[in-house]
Amino acid sequence: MADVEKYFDLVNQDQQAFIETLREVVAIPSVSGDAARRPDVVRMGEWLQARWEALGATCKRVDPGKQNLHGEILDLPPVILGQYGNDPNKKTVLVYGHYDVQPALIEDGWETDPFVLVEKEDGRLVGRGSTDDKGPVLGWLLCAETHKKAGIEMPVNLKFCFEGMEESGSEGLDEIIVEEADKWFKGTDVVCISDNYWLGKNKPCLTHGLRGVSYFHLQVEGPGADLHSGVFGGTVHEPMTDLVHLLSKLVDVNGKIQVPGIYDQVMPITDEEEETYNNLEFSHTALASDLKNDVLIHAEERDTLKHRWRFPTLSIHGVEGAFYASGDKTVIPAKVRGKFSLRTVPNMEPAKVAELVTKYLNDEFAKLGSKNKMQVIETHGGRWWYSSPKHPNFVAGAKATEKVYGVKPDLTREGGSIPVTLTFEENLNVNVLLLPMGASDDGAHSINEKIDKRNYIEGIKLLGAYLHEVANTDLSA
Ligand SMILES: NCC(=O)N[C@@H](Cc1c[nH]cn1)C(=O)O
Ligand SMILES: [Zn+2]
Ligand SMILES: [Zn+2]
Repeated sequence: MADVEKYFDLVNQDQQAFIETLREVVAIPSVSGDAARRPDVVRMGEWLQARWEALGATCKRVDPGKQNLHGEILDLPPVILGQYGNDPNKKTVLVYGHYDVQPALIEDGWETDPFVLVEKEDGRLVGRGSTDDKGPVLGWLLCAETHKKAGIEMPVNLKFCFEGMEESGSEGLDEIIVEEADKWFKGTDVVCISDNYWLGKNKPCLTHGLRGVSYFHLQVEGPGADLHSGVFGGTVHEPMTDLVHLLSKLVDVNGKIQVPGIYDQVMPITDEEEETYNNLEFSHTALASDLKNDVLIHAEERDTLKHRWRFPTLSIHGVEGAFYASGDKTVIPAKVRGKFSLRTVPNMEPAKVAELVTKYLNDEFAKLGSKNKMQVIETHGGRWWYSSPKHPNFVAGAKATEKVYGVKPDLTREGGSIPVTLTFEENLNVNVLLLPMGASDDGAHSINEKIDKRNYIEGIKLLGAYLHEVANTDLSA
């Protein structure tokens, strides 16, 4: 029996143990955006390092420094670099993933505790981080552990880079990649990242593009303290009123960004690109059903995909400092911060985006004649990534997918952002493949996040099959 078949067999046998490992890591609430959870983020990084070291990997913990989170100075969680195998006759694959997760509170609407993995009868494994990105990060580890257990030689040398700040702008990571490009990462032949999703629920895909993200805080401050609206309403400039007005100017209800000049940098669509939207397994009916309500803006599937993949979008996320609890508090908040972000596409530049957004908001604020103070702060700006899917690294990914799922994968781009993808590509001068494990309805960042047992188990096979394919692929072609 071929090595990869033996590997698949053992994966099948160990399914329940793999689910238990996922349960163990979901229970570590490694929320990078919450200062109180920072020790848990660190604990999660240490868990990974310990498990890889127990397997025999050489690891290096890099502490990226400090972070100022709303005035609180925090240690950034460690970046765990690793090397598993160092055979000069084998190819070297670098894998990246993140062990931090988005915030999750039961009051957000979760059916069960987000940090307790629940195995549902329909095969869903529900828990924060199950699909984004703990399932895939475990996939690489379980793949290597299973090879060892089965006595199968790893087909490639594996290098890894796992960070704990991806959900909060990957602070500190770019500098580490630049610094380690000729050191720890030296000898890397190709990079593979498993941190995105299929286009639908049934057909796997390979991904060759990501949008960038430019995140802004729009702060309006007025009186020195919150005020009684009965006493002061109508007599002072209210920060919340100014803010709501400004936020309403950013994007229209059909998603068109109102910031002048923002579309000028967007690459026009070519005939060749237009063709890539043909024959993809993607349907509005399925999407509307996943969304629980049909709230789709566009009539055609290809337009939905274009607005997810290749046009910029602007989303308003929340307001810090505003009254939000239940009850009827009659307050005038003294200082509020609106949060919004733009997803950026070829050929938008984060600096130009920040310049246009800031100028526009300053102009709009000036029109209000308000005596409040307004400030636009760009909190992070990550760049988009676009790559040709013709590279042999993608051929290896496609062959592995066919071996595991029996179908040719779709080629997709992704609306989300993993800014370090471009940093790896530029600094290591190698091809990067995005090889997703989860499905479109996994609910990453949302309530009741899940990964299907099928995707988790077949995904562990997929990552292993990919490494075997890379070993047999001429990467220079
Ligand atoms: N799975 C990738 C992902 O979810 N990336 C985040 C990255 C991000 C940027 N700022 C905050 N988070 C995304 O939202 O796309
Ligand atoms: Zn992710
Ligand atoms: Zn995420």
